[in-house]
Amino acid sequence: MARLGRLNHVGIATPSIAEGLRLYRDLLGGTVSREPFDLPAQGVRVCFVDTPNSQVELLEPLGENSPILKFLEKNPAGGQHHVCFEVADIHAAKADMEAKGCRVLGEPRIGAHGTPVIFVHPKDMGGTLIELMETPRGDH
Ligand SMILES: CC[C@@H](C(=O)O)C(=O)SCCNC(=O)CCNC(=O)[C@H](O)C(C)(C)COP(=O)(O)OP(=O)(O)OC[C@H]1O[C@@H](n2cnc3c(N)ncnc32)[C@H](O)[C@@H]1OP(=O)(O)O
Ligand SMILES: [Co+2]
Repeated sequence: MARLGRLNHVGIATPSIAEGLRLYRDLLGGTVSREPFDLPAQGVRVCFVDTPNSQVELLEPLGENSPILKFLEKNPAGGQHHVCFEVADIHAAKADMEAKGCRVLGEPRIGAHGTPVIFVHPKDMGGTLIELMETPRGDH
């Protein structure tokens, strides 16, 4: 069962991580916990800004097949792209969501926190793209 766990992060797509940092670090006062790094397997460049109880994940497109390119075409200034919740077991969560009729986008892949993630189609989730992420070991 995909029992909803902790809100891990809110994904914000941006044409430029530098611009995202201007907003979330410089204007809002967030703390950068991970400097920008490339995640070629996911087609994004990523940077994390911490809040006291969660994280903002800044996402810039990486490569011509980046999954956030279309979103940025429709939203050129960027915007909220997905919400990520933790689950105990990613394979159980995938099977559960599919059994409930939701489209899971591909197989589990290693995400920015080093544990497997899946995405559930926004059209099956009331218009919000949902990322489910297996809780890192030791955080249970
Ligand atoms: C850093 C790594 C990792 C982590 O560890 O945290 C990440 O977060 S990676 C984040 C980026 N990766 C992904 O988003 C992978 C999953 N996404 C996809 O498979 C696709 O992007 C998509 C969600 C299936 C959308 O497909 P796409 O081809 O890009 O766009 P369409 O225009 O065909 O979209 C269809 C439909 O859905 C609406 N849509 C698209 N994206 C979103 C969104 N982020 N939030 C809400 N709605 C979205 C889009 O507007 C279309 O609707 P209509 O216009 O009504 O047809
Ligand atoms: Co994410």
